[in-house]
Amino acid sequence: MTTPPSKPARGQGTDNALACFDDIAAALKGRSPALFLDYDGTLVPLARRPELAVATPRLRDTVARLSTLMPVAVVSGRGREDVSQMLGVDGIAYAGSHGFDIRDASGADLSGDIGAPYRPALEAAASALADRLAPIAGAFLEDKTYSIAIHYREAAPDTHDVIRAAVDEEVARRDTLKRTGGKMIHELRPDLDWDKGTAVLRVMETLGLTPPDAVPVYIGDDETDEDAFRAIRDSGIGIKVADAGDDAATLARYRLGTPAEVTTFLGRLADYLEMGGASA
Ligand SMILES: O=P(O)(O)OC[C@H]1O[C@H](O[C@H]2O[C@H](CO)[C@@H](O)[C@H](O)[C@H]2O)[C@H](O)[C@@H](O)[C@@H]1O
Repeated sequence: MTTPPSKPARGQGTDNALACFDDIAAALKGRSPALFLDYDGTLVPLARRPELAVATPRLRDTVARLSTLMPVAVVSGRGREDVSQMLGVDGIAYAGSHGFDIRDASGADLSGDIGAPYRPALEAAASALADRLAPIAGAFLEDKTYSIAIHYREAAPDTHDVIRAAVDEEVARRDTLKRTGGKMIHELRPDLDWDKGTAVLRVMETLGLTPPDAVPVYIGDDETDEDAFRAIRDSGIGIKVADAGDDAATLARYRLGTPAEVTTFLGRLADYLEMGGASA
Protein backbone atom coordinates (compact mmCIF):
# COMPACT_ATOMS: atom_id res chain seq x y z
CA MET A 1 0.00 0.00 0.00
CA THR A 2 1.38 3.44 -0.92
CA THR A 3 1.40 6.19 1.66
CA PRO A 4 -0.48 9.32 0.52
CA PRO A 5 1.80 12.34 0.14
CA SER A 6 1.73 14.83 3.00
CA LYS A 7 -0.05 18.14 2.26
CA PRO A 8 2.71 20.62 1.23
CA ALA A 9 3.35 19.09 -2.17
CA ARG A 10 3.21 21.58 -5.05
CA GLY A 11 6.46 23.50 -4.54
CA GLN A 12 7.26 21.93 -1.17
CA GLY A 13 7.94 25.05 0.92
CA THR A 14 9.02 22.94 3.84
CA ASP A 15 12.78 23.60 4.01
CA ASN A 16 13.74 26.54 6.18
CA ALA A 17 15.61 29.15 4.13
CA LEU A 18 17.97 29.98 7.00
CA ALA A 19 18.81 26.34 7.59
CA CYS A 20 19.34 25.96 3.82
CA PHE A 21 21.18 29.26 3.39
CA ASP A 22 24.26 27.55 1.92
CA ASP A 23 22.10 25.94 -0.80
CA ILE A 24 20.55 29.31 -1.63
CA ALA A 25 24.00 30.93 -1.69
CA ALA A 26 25.20 28.20 -4.06
CA ALA A 27 22.25 28.92 -6.38
CA LEU A 28 23.22 32.63 -6.46
CA LYS A 29 26.90 32.00 -7.12
CA GLY A 30 28.12 33.74 -10.28
CA ARG A 31 24.64 35.11 -11.02
CA SER A 32 22.89 38.43 -10.50
CA PRO A 33 20.22 38.19 -7.81
CA ALA A 34 17.18 40.46 -7.72
CA LEU A 35 15.08 40.60 -4.55
CA PHE A 36 11.27 40.87 -4.49
CA LEU A 37 9.52 41.38 -1.17
CA ASP A 38 5.89 41.26 -0.14
CA TYR A 39 5.07 43.60 2.79
CA ASP A 40 2.24 42.51 5.13
CA GLY A 41 2.86 39.21 6.87
CA THR A 42 6.31 39.03 5.25
CA LEU A 43 8.33 42.07 6.25
CA VAL A 44 6.03 43.02 9.13
CA PRO A 45 3.66 40.96 11.28
CA LEU A 46 -0.04 41.24 10.57
CA ALA A 47 -1.85 43.78 12.71
CA ARG A 48 -5.45 44.68 13.53
CA ARG A 49 -5.47 47.48 10.98
CA PRO A 50 -3.23 48.36 7.99
CA GLU A 51 -1.76 51.50 9.55
CA LEU A 52 -0.54 49.51 12.58
CA ALA A 53 1.74 47.21 10.54
CA VAL A 54 4.88 49.31 10.85
CA ALA A 55 8.42 48.43 9.79
CA THR A 56 11.18 48.18 12.38
CA PRO A 57 14.34 50.30 12.00
CA ARG A 58 16.32 47.06 11.71
CA LEU A 59 14.21 45.91 8.77
CA ARG A 60 14.44 49.32 7.12
CA ASP A 61 18.24 49.41 7.49
CA THR A 62 18.59 45.88 6.17
CA VAL A 63 16.47 46.51 3.06
CA ALA A 64 18.35 49.78 2.44
CA ARG A 65 21.64 47.90 2.75
CA LEU A 66 20.47 45.23 0.31
CA SER A 67 19.42 47.90 -2.17
CA THR A 68 23.09 48.89 -2.53
CA LEU A 69 23.96 45.28 -3.39
CA MET A 70 21.25 44.23 -5.85
CA PRO A 71 17.93 45.40 -7.34
CA VAL A 72 15.17 45.32 -4.70
CA ALA A 73 11.43 45.65 -5.31
CA VAL A 74 8.51 45.57 -2.89
CA VAL A 75 5.48 43.88 -4.45
CA SER A 76 2.40 44.57 -2.36
CA GLY A 77 -1.36 44.46 -2.34
CA ARG A 78 -1.27 47.88 -0.70
CA GLY A 79 -1.36 51.11 -2.63
CA ARG A 80 2.10 51.92 -3.96
CA GLU A 81 2.54 55.19 -2.10
CA ASP A 82 1.19 53.67 1.10
CA VAL A 83 3.59 50.75 1.10
CA SER A 84 6.56 52.94 0.19
CA GLN A 85 5.75 55.19 3.14
CA MET A 86 5.20 52.25 5.49
CA LEU A 87 8.57 50.71 4.61
CA GLY A 88 10.32 54.03 4.22
CA VAL A 89 13.22 52.90 2.03
CA ASP A 90 14.13 55.07 -0.97
CA GLY A 91 15.94 53.92 -4.09
CA ILE A 92 14.03 50.67 -4.59
CA ALA A 93 11.14 49.71 -6.87
CA TYR A 94 7.59 49.55 -5.53
CA ALA A 95 4.72 47.63 -7.12
CA GLY A 96 1.42 48.49 -5.42
CA SER A 97 -2.18 47.30 -5.87
CA HIS A 98 -0.95 43.76 -6.60
CA GLY A 99 1.22 45.01 -9.48
CA PHE A 100 -1.22 47.39 -11.15
CA ASP A 101 0.93 50.37 -10.15
CA ILE A 102 4.70 49.90 -10.55
CA ARG A 103 7.49 52.45 -10.26
CA ASP A 104 11.14 51.53 -10.57
CA ALA A 105 13.87 52.77 -8.23
CA SER A 106 14.14 56.05 -10.16
CA GLY A 107 10.39 56.63 -9.98
CA ALA A 108 9.71 55.70 -13.63
CA ASP A 109 6.29 54.19 -14.30
CA LEU A 110 6.44 50.53 -15.41
CA SER A 111 2.73 49.69 -15.45
CA GLY A 112 1.31 52.46 -17.61
CA ASP A 113 -2.41 53.01 -17.37
CA ILE A 114 -3.35 49.36 -17.29
CA GLY A 115 -5.68 49.77 -14.32
CA ALA A 116 -7.10 53.20 -15.18
CA PRO A 117 -10.10 52.03 -17.29
CA TYR A 118 -11.26 49.96 -14.28
CA ARG A 119 -11.26 52.83 -11.84
CA PRO A 120 -14.92 53.88 -12.39
CA ALA A 121 -16.15 50.33 -11.70
CA LEU A 122 -13.92 50.08 -8.62
CA GLU A 123 -15.24 53.41 -7.33
CA ALA A 124 -18.85 52.39 -7.89
CA ALA A 125 -18.34 49.03 -6.16
CA ALA A 126 -16.52 50.71 -3.26
CA SER A 127 -19.30 53.22 -2.82
CA ALA A 128 -21.98 50.52 -2.85
CA LEU A 129 -20.04 48.36 -0.40
CA ALA A 130 -19.31 51.27 1.92
CA ASP A 131 -23.08 51.80 2.23
CA ARG A 132 -23.86 48.12 2.65
CA LEU A 133 -21.14 47.42 5.20
CA ALA A 134 -21.55 50.62 7.24
CA PRO A 135 -23.82 48.89 9.81
CA ILE A 136 -21.25 46.11 10.42
CA ALA A 137 -18.85 47.07 13.19
CA GLY A 138 -15.22 46.34 12.32
CA ALA A 139 -15.74 45.98 8.56
CA PHE A 140 -14.06 48.68 6.50
CA LEU A 141 -12.78 49.46 3.01
CA GLU A 142 -9.29 50.40 1.89
CA ASP A 143 -9.06 52.13 -1.50
CA LYS A 144 -5.75 51.35 -3.23
CA THR A 145 -6.73 53.08 -6.53
CA TYR A 146 -6.50 49.93 -8.68
CA SER A 147 -7.86 47.56 -6.06
CA ILE A 148 -10.20 47.84 -3.11
CA ALA A 149 -9.72 45.81 0.06
CA ILE A 150 -12.69 44.91 2.23
CA HIS A 151 -11.31 44.16 5.70
CA TYR A 152 -13.20 41.95 8.16
CA ARG A 153 -10.49 41.00 10.70
CA GLU A 154 -12.18 43.18 13.33
CA ALA A 155 -15.74 42.22 12.41
CA ALA A 156 -17.64 39.64 14.47
CA PRO A 157 -17.35 36.12 13.00
CA ASP A 158 -21.11 35.89 12.50
CA THR A 159 -20.94 38.81 10.04
CA HIS A 160 -18.32 37.24 7.77
CA ASP A 161 -20.84 35.45 5.53
CA VAL A 162 -22.87 38.62 5.08
CA ILE A 163 -19.74 40.56 4.13
CA ARG A 164 -18.67 37.90 1.65
CA ALA A 165 -22.15 37.82 0.10
CA ALA A 166 -22.20 41.62 -0.30
CA VAL A 167 -18.79 41.56 -1.98
CA ASP A 168 -19.80 38.74 -4.33
CA GLU A 169 -23.01 40.54 -5.29
CA GLU A 170 -21.21 43.79 -6.10
CA VAL A 171 -18.61 41.93 -8.16
CA ALA A 172 -21.32 40.04 -10.02
CA ARG A 173 -22.87 43.39 -11.01
CA ARG A 174 -19.64 44.47 -12.74
CA ASP A 175 -18.11 42.16 -15.30
CA THR A 176 -14.87 44.16 -15.38
CA LEU A 177 -13.98 43.28 -11.80
CA LYS A 178 -13.05 40.13 -9.93
CA ARG A 179 -12.71 39.17 -6.28
CA THR A 180 -9.54 37.71 -4.82
CA GLY A 181 -8.85 36.61 -1.27
CA GLY A 182 -6.28 37.34 1.39
CA LYS A 183 -5.83 37.22 5.14
CA MET A 184 -9.16 38.41 6.55
CA ILE A 185 -9.80 40.55 3.48
CA HIS A 186 -11.60 40.36 0.18
CA GLU A 187 -10.11 42.31 -2.69
CA LEU A 188 -11.78 43.77 -5.77
CA ARG A 189 -9.53 44.29 -8.73
CA PRO A 190 -9.63 44.53 -12.53
CA ASP A 191 -10.57 41.25 -14.16
CA LEU A 192 -7.32 41.08 -16.06
CA ASP A 193 -4.55 38.53 -16.36
CA TRP A 194 -2.24 40.73 -14.31
CA ASP A 195 -0.88 39.93 -10.88
CA LYS A 196 2.20 39.99 -8.66
CA GLY A 197 3.89 37.49 -10.97
CA THR A 198 3.37 39.81 -13.94
CA ALA A 199 4.84 42.64 -11.87
CA VAL A 200 7.96 40.64 -11.02
CA LEU A 201 8.52 39.74 -14.67
CA ARG A 202 7.93 43.35 -15.74
CA VAL A 203 10.56 44.63 -13.27
CA MET A 204 13.04 41.94 -14.34
CA GLU A 205 12.52 42.73 -18.00
CA THR A 206 12.84 46.49 -17.47
CA LEU A 207 16.09 46.03 -15.58
CA GLY A 208 17.43 43.78 -18.31
CA LEU A 209 17.64 40.89 -15.88
CA THR A 210 17.33 37.64 -17.78
CA PRO A 211 17.54 34.19 -16.21
CA PRO A 212 19.64 32.15 -15.87
CA ASP A 213 22.25 34.94 -15.52
CA ALA A 214 19.84 36.73 -13.21
CA VAL A 215 17.96 34.99 -10.43
CA PRO A 216 14.82 36.44 -8.83
CA VAL A 217 14.33 35.76 -5.13
CA TYR A 218 10.73 36.30 -3.98
CA ILE A 219 9.57 36.27 -0.35
CA GLY A 220 5.84 36.34 0.43
CA ASP A 221 3.20 34.88 2.72
CA ASP A 222 -0.19 35.12 1.08
CA GLU A 223 -2.27 33.54 -1.67
CA THR A 224 -1.59 36.45 -4.04
CA ASP A 225 2.14 35.76 -3.61
CA GLU A 226 1.58 32.33 -5.17
CA ASP A 227 1.25 34.13 -8.53
CA ALA A 228 4.80 35.40 -8.07
CA PHE A 229 6.08 32.01 -6.91
CA ARG A 230 4.56 30.53 -10.07
CA ALA A 231 6.15 33.18 -12.31
CA ILE A 232 9.66 32.49 -10.98
CA ARG A 233 9.26 28.82 -10.26
CA ASP A 234 11.68 27.66 -12.96
CA SER A 235 14.01 30.63 -12.85
CA GLY A 236 14.24 31.78 -9.25
CA ILE A 237 13.93 31.09 -5.57
CA GLY A 238 10.56 31.34 -3.82
CA ILE A 239 10.37 31.61 -0.04
CA LYS A 240 7.01 31.38 1.72
CA VAL A 241 6.53 32.95 5.12
CA ALA A 242 4.50 30.48 7.15
CA ASP A 243 4.91 28.83 10.50
CA ALA A 244 5.67 25.15 10.77
CA GLY A 245 2.01 24.35 11.46
CA ASP A 246 0.83 25.88 8.17
CA ASP A 247 0.41 22.99 5.76
CA ALA A 248 -1.10 24.97 2.86
CA ALA A 249 0.38 23.92 -0.47
CA THR A 250 2.72 26.47 -1.99
CA LEU A 251 4.75 26.94 -5.14
CA ALA A 252 7.63 28.32 -3.07
CA ARG A 253 10.67 26.13 -2.59
CA TYR A 254 11.65 27.34 0.90
CA ARG A 255 10.00 28.63 4.05
CA LEU A 256 10.66 31.20 6.77
CA GLY A 257 8.59 31.15 9.95
CA THR A 258 8.00 34.82 10.76
CA PRO A 259 8.75 38.36 9.57
CA ALA A 260 11.51 38.47 12.22
CA GLU A 261 13.07 35.44 10.56
CA VAL A 262 12.75 37.21 7.19
CA THR A 263 14.74 40.17 8.56
CA THR A 264 17.41 37.78 9.83
CA PHE A 265 17.54 36.05 6.45
CA LEU A 266 17.83 39.39 4.64
CA GLY A 267 20.67 40.42 6.95
CA ARG A 268 22.46 37.20 6.22
CA LEU A 269 21.97 37.71 2.49
CA ALA A 270 23.43 41.22 2.78
CA ASP A 271 26.46 39.87 4.69
CA TYR A 272 26.97 37.23 2.02
CA LEU A 273 26.75 39.68 -0.87
CA GLU A 274 28.97 42.24 0.86
CA MET A 275 31.63 39.59 1.26
CA GLY A 276 31.42 39.02 -2.51
CA GLY A 277 29.94 35.58 -2.01
CA ALA A 278 27.86 35.65 -5.18
CA SER A 279 30.79 36.69 -7.39
CA ALA A 280 31.98 34.01 -9.78
O1 LIG B 1 0.70 42.01 -0.55
P1 LIG B 1 0.86 42.50 0.85
O2 LIG B 1 1.89 43.57 0.98
O3 LIG B 1 1.06 41.39 1.83
O4 LIG B 1 -0.54 43.18 1.19
C1 LIG B 1 -1.70 42.34 1.36
C2 LIG B 1 -2.73 43.15 2.10
O5 LIG B 1 -2.09 43.60 3.29
C3 LIG B 1 -2.84 44.45 4.14
O6 LIG B 1 -3.85 43.69 4.78
C4 LIG B 1 -3.30 42.68 5.61
O7 LIG B 1 -2.51 43.29 6.63
C5 LIG B 1 -3.27 44.13 7.56
C6 LIG B 1 -2.26 44.75 8.51
O8 LIG B 1 -1.50 43.78 9.12
C7 LIG B 1 -4.30 43.25 8.26
O9 LIG B 1 -5.05 44.03 9.18
C8 LIG B 1 -5.21 42.60 7.23
O10 LIG B 1 -6.11 41.72 7.87
C9 LIG B 1 -4.38 41.81 6.23
O11 LIG B 1 -5.17 41.26 5.19
C10 LIG B 1 -3.39 45.62 3.39
O12 LIG B 1 -4.22 46.36 4.22
C11 LIG B 1 -4.11 45.20 2.11
O13 LIG B 1 -4.45 46.33 1.35
C12 LIG B 1 -3.17 44.33 1.28
O14 LIG B 1 -3.82 43.90 0.10
